[in-house]
Amino acid sequence: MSAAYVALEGGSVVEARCRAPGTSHGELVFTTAYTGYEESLTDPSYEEQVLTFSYPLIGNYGVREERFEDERVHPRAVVARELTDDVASWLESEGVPAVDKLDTRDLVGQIREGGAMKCGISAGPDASPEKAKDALADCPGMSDHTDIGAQVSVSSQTTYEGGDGPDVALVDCGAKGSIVESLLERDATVHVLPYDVTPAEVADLDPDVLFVSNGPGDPANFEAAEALVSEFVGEVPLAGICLGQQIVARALGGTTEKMAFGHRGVNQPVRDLRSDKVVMTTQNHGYTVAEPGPELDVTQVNVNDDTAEGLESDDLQVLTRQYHPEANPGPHDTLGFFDDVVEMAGEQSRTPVTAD
Ligand SMILES: NC(=O)CC[C@H](N)C(=O)O
Repeated sequence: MSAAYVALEGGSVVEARCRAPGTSHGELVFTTAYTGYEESLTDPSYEEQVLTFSYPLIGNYGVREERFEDERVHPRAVVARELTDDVASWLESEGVPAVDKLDTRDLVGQIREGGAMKCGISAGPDASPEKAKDALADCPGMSDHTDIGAQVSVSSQTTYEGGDGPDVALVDCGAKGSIVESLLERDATVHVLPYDVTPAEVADLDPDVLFVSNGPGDPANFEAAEALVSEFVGEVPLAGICLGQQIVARALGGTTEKMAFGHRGVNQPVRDLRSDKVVMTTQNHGYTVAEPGPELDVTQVNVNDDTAEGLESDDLQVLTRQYHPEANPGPHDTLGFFDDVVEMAGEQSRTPVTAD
């Protein structure tokens, strides 16, 4: 099998084995998830990133489409200690370079020390360290992807009819399929809307809850969704997951900041400050809410670093989570979030909403 090279910010080049050929670049991040590679690789939040698995063997139970979170693979390249043939041929068919047989413990150590960093990858018969370095030199920073929503969102509204549950306006900033499924399982009707949907279009739907999805990149680059939340806060209940929490906080006067290497994995402990209970959560984020703004309470925090994991306002009917309650992959401890959102939406008075 042919060679591969991973060029890192800082100048070093790591040699590896090519498992799917190509040249690529992106923000090098790692996940500690030891299962759920199909879900992670199809999670739109990994757009423009190169995903390193810290768990050493990836692909040991095959590749099945029913576990996908979206129609395509989102990381720009994949790095693991060992990739099985199933995963390698899937990535090759998707045109996503993949490399293995390198010291991923060392690589993860470097990311923990230096933070998420740009990288360039060259893999295949013509691979060279120079090509990897050239790819690195061309790599934009994550915040430079100013219209990343367009890469992952639906281009027009898609409605999934539900039962007698609430009408959910889901702003698709790169939504995982499991979020839609979790709402449908609770009899909601889900209107999946483009990331830049206008207030007038949302008002036409007269939803019971405005729900901002997860998604890739810097939350500061989702200005339309932020403006939408500012428009409807106090008029329609608001929910958000991951990027959605960040956008809601920003819209309500809060701030977000980049973390050193983020949280990616399936065993992130989160404490609920009212019950004092700790739950295990699935996470995939590199930004965090620094200040929630004057109107939101931080109701849940990460046990490891105290970052905001849940924001709420009873008065304004706001309920957001930084982690992924829909799991997939990961523990199902927090699926109750969707029951809470449906309940909150049910409390919505049926007065028509207006966009002015
Ligand atoms: N999963 C997500 O929604 C990620 C949110 C955001 N892109 C971050 O990295 O923090």
